[in-house]
Amino acid sequence: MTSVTATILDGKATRDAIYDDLRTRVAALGDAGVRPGLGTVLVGADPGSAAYVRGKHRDCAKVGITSLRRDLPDDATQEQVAAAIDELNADPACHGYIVQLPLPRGLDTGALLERMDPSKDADGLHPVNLGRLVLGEQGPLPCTPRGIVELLRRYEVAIDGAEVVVVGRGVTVGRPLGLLLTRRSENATVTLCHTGTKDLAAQVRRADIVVAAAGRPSLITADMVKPGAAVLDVGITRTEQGLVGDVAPAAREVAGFVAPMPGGVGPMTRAMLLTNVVEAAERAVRSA
Ligand SMILES: Nc1nc2c(c(=O)[nH]1)N[C@@H](CN(C=O)c1ccc(C(=O)N[C@@H](CCC(=O)O)C(=O)O)cc1)CN2
Ligand SMILES: [Mg+2]
Repeated sequence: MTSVTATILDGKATRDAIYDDLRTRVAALGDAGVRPGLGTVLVGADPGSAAYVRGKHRDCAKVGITSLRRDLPDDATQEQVAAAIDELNADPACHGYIVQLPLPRGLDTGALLERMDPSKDADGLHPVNLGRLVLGEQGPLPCTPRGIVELLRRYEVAIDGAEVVVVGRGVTVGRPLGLLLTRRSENATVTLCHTGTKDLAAQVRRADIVVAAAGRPSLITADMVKPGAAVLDVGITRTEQGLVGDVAPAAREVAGFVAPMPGGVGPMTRAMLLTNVVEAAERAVRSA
């Protein structure tokens, strides 16, 4: 039995507050004659990916964003997926869209992401937008990293000057999060670790903020956490017992702040996606 003493970084409550704000902004866009639209490209029938896409469209309905779905079969060719991307690039009702990852084996993910119109990239994963992040230029930010920063800010977890250890080097979370947190506006010191890091425990033990995004159940144990640290669990592994995160439950007894899985960073990912779409629609109105 574990006793939770940490402050919970509640992603669902924070998402709901963000959606309240987005509803107001969507209404203002409506007054200007624009209804924001989010497109999704889903290839195949992976249950996890299908559930995430359904969740994104359910959330669109909650805030008044139009949903544009392109669902393709598991055996869709590169050309068929490219055609769906071309359609969304050309569709004026679509202000932003995503290609749900991972794509089935055999498809060239890099080529498909690069085919997207960078100004409609709601995930911030187009090479141009990742390049803008490296250069410190304005652009859509990847949703999970943006959600993590937003969650920390709303709970007033100190980022400026913090030692952050990110565990996971994936392109949707770990790598862009390192870039985001080391901007002057965040000013954290980031160590980007991964499952091949020697003495991961020693790295994690130094951290004021730990972000676990490696997809390895219970990779972060209680003995690795500095007392009072903020621990954000981003890993999701599907097991026969259900979904498990990268952080062992006992680590919550040591941490000062915990973003649990589920209910922490995941809901923020969706909230930031919808925020990116509303921002794209607002840009479209300003430049009309
Ligand atoms: N194109 C993209 N593909 C993927 C991304 C992404 O940001 N863009 N991230 C993940 C999947 N993802 C969104 O697409 C995502 C994952 C998890 C959650 C979430 O709310 N999780 C719940 C728990 C898990 C569950 O219920 O299944 C939570 O943490 O509370 C939202 C979005 C990979 N692909
Ligand atoms: Mg996530």
